[in-house]
Parts: sequence; structure tokens; C-alpha cells
Amino acid sequence: MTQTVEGFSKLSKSEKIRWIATRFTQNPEQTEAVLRQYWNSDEQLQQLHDEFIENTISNFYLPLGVAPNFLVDGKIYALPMAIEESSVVAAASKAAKFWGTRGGFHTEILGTEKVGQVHFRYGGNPKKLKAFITEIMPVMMTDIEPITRNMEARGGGITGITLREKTAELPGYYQLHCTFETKDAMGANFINSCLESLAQTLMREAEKHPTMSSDTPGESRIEVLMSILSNYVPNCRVRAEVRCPVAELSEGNGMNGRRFAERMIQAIAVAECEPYRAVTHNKGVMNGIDALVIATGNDFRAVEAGVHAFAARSGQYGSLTHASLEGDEFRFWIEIPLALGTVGGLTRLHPLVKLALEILGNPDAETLMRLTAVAGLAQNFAALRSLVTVGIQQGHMKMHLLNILNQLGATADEKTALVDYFRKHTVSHSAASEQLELLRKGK
Ligand SMILES: CC(C)(COP(=O)([O-])OP(=O)([O-])OC[C@H]1O[C@@H](n2cnc3c(N)ncnc32)[C@H](O)[C@@H]1OP(=O)([O-])[O-])[C@@H](O)C(=O)NCCC(=O)NCCSC(=O)C[C@@](C)(O)CC(=O)[O-]
Ligand SMILES: NC(=O)C1=CN([C@@H]2O[C@H](COP(=O)(O)OP(=O)(O)OC[C@H]3O[C@@H](n4cnc5c(N)ncnc54)[C@H](O)[C@@H]3O)[C@@H](O)[C@H]2O)C=CC1
Repeated sequence: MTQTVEGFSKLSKSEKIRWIATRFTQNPEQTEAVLRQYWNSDEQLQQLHDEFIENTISNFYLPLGVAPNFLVDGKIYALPMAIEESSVVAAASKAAKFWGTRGGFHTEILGTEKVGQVHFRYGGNPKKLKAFITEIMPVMMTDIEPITRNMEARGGGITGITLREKTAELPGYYQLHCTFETKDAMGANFINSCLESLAQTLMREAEKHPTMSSDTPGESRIEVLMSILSNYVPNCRVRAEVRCPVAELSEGNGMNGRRFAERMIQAIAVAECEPYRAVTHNKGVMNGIDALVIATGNDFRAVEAGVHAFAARSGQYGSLTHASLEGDEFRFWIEIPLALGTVGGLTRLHPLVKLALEILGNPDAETLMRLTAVAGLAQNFAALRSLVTVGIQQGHMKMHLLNILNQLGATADEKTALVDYFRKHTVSHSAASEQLELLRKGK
């Protein structure tokens, strides 16, 4: 049976499922049953989900958890988190509880500037190009006005357009480097529409212009390659911080507060100079960030790409979080670029996203940036706190126990008994398997 297909996109949903099930799975009836099991019983709702993407055959569930007790800038929040990994929500909750009694999290928006670029080639005199761009700038702004009008009314729009010569990096390569304010939208579609308008004007005017036109009639010497936003947004940045006297750090850490603070700072110093550690350190930060980004219907690929580029901005990939100990005061903070939206994309469409935003008090984009940075900082604090004290496995495996028992096919009663047993014993896959066997043998 052939495993390639022409016109798959034109098949009905049932036909797509049948085609996939019969060609790629052992038991097509069971495959169809599993896929249908995850359909929503409300047909309209299912259709909404089907239409989010293309070739939809089912829904892919992720658990939605909630981490309560986040005191951020004097206000209490419960953070909705969509994530598949056990212990992340518990860790965030524990960190929130800890800092809630120590003044909470303090945040600051350091900028909201988004970026997009028109990449083009030009083989002529750079001075002539500069003069030409200056000359056509008013035309560009007039042409783009229908796209920017509404955003400007909200206080946003294009904030800058500069010609950048990049011929040292790549022969003939120039760009229009543009900056934007997109208010409560992440802004990808707005920015891309603006850039494509700028590119069209650039090409059109170059064809007409005596110094820019090529020898071939109807062609210009400027050739636009592509127009696209950048997901690197170092000036759309937020800072979140916690601080307290070292004496207040000892609680629950099993060690003197100053020693704990010093070990935290050392752990960050390791992540600053050792990329193998920095990647895992930042993965822990992203546990919190991605979970909130996904729950609020934002683009986690965009956030991930931008954050890691920022972590490598010095040329060496390093820690996203930082800590200091000045006198008796311990400070722990994160500075992170985040282009997020509370309008646009799926934010007003997906019922669970709408609910997640409601739980957060229907924040504007800046507030969501603040809360997301806090989620990353809290997560990193929880992970480092475990790492520099008892180790990660104790808490993580405690949370992972139910997954292990489910994998082993434990019944509800067996799970209750073994959760109780492992309150006082170290969890591992083999220990869980052994104890389940003993339980079943009645020992
Ligand atoms: C896992 C804990 C929280 C246990 O911590 P614990 O001290 O055993 O928890 P506890 O039972 O004493 O409870 C204290 C609080 O923790 C929370 N908590 C506790 N249990 C639950 C639960 N079942 N459900 C929800 N919340 C829970 C909750 O806030 C609770 O307060 P309460 O609700 O009772 O008032 C702790 O050990 C911890 O924070 N560990 C860190 C876990 C972690 O970072 N996981 C991420 C996955 S590992 C990874 O991917 C990243 C990493 C580690 O590699 C990054 C890096 O290397 O930097
Ligand atoms: N490289 C990337 O990151 C790319 C991402 N995308 C996708 O684009 C989507 C995000 O694009 P957006 O333009 O944000 O969404 P969108 O296209 O849904 O537009 C948001 C629109 O909402 C309107 N709006 C209403 N109230 C507003 C307010 N208070 N502030 C700002 N705008 C307001 C504006 O017209 C704005 O353009 C995401 O789904 C993302 O995955 C698309 C292309 C590339």
C-alpha cells in the first residue's frame, strides 16, 4: 500500500483518518477509536479546534495546572500552566509560597520594541541608495498608512526605519531594519504586513527612479529577498526579581541562609561559564515560561528562539537568571525578552486560553510579560534550591510516582498504598516496580 498521497488536504476528516490509520498503524479500528475519543462532544467546539490548524484529525491534550499564591508587584495571582512534565507546577507553587512571605516578586518592563526587516540586495553606490531611501520615505509612510492607522490609534505603529548596510557580512546585502510598537498584540501579522508594504514601495519606486533602475527596462537594481519580523526582541524585555535578608533563606532548606545563598550564586556562576550546564539551567527556566506561554495561547516557538538568542548574546551561551549577595541581602533576578500578546492569535478563540487569561485578571501584554518572567524565575529558584540542597530527584520523582505507577498498570488502591509507602522512601522506577510486586504478592 502506497504511503505517499496527492491531494490529502482535500480529503474529508474521516477520509484522512482512514488513510493514515490503514497505512501507518497496526490496528486501524483502534486508531480511529483513539482519535475519536479525544474529539469534543460539542461539534461546534470541535470544529473550532479543527480549524486552528490544517489536516486536523484529533485534539492533543496537555494537562492544564494552576500554581497559586504568586505575589507579584503587590497583587496575588494564580498562574495557569499547560505542561506535560510532573513536578513543574508543584515547584512553581512551592517557590510562590516561599517568596509570598518575603515580599513577593517585583517586576519592571524594560522595553516593548518589536523588530522586523526587509532584506534586499543592491549592487550600486551605497550613498545613492541612502539618498534614495531618504527620498522615498514619505511615499513608504503614505502607502503603509491603511495598515498602521488602527495600531497608531492604540498608541502603536512603526517607531523607526533605518537602512543598514550589511555588505561586509554578505556582498550586496542591505536591510530596512524596522522597529514597532504593537501594544497588546504579539504583532507578527501586523509587522509582516507592514514589511511587505514597505518592500512593495521600495521595489516600485526603485523601478521608476533614474539612479536606481537597472539597464533592463522594467527592472530595478534593488532586489527584495524577503520581508519578515524578527523573533529576536532584546528591547522587548522584562525583569523580575525577588530579594530578602539571608537569614530568611534558611527555612526549609536544611542549611544556614548565607551558605544557601552562596551555593545558589555558585550554581548560577557555573551556568554562566559552562554551556552544558547553562542549557539545562535555562531549560528549567523555560519549564515555567513555556507552561504559561502555552496556557495563554502564545507562540512558544517564537519565545524559545528569542530567549535562547538572548542567552547567547555575548557570544557565550549563559544563564538567564542572576543572583547577588550584598551585605545581608540576597537578590535573585531574571531579565528576558518576551514578545507576547493578549489579543490576536488564538488568545480570543481557544476557550481554555480565554479562561486562563480570565484567571490572570485579563492582563494586558505588559502584565503578561511580567507574570511570565516571574514564572521562569520561580521555576529556576525551585530547581536550584533542590539542586544545591537535597538534589533534584527527591522532589521530582515524588511527583513522577503516579506516572510510574500508571505505566506499571497499578490500580487505584495500589496507587494509594504505594503513594503512602513512598512518603518515607526514595522513589525510583525499580523501587516502584519492586514494591508493586510485593504488594501484589500480599507482602
Ligand atoms: C517537587 C517539590 C515542589 C516538592 O517539594 P516538597 O517540599 O516535598 O513539597 P511539600 O509536600 O512540602 O509541599 C510544599 C509546597 O510545594 C508545593 N507542592 C508540593 N507537592 C505538590 C503537589 N503534589 N501538587 C501541587 N503542589 C505541590 C505546594 O505549594 C506545597 O504547599 P501546599 O500546597 O501544601 O500549601 C520540590 O522538591 C521542588 O520544587 N523540586 C524542584 C522540581 C523541579 O524543578 N522540577 C522541574 C523538572 S526537573 C527539570 O526539568 C529542570 C532541571 C531541574 O533540570 C533544571 C535545572 O537543572 O536547573
Ligand atoms: N515568526 C513568527 O513568530 C510568526 C508568528 N506568527 C503568528 O502570528 C500570531 C500573532 O500575530 P499577531 O499579529 O499578534 O496576531 P493577529 O494577526 O491575530 O493580530 C492582532 C491584531 O489585533 C488587533 N488588536 C485589537 N486590539 C489590540 C490591542 N489592544 N493591541 C494591539 N492590537 C490589537 C490589531 O489589529 C492586531 O494587528 C501568532 O499566532 C503567531 O504564532 C505568524 C507569522 C510568523
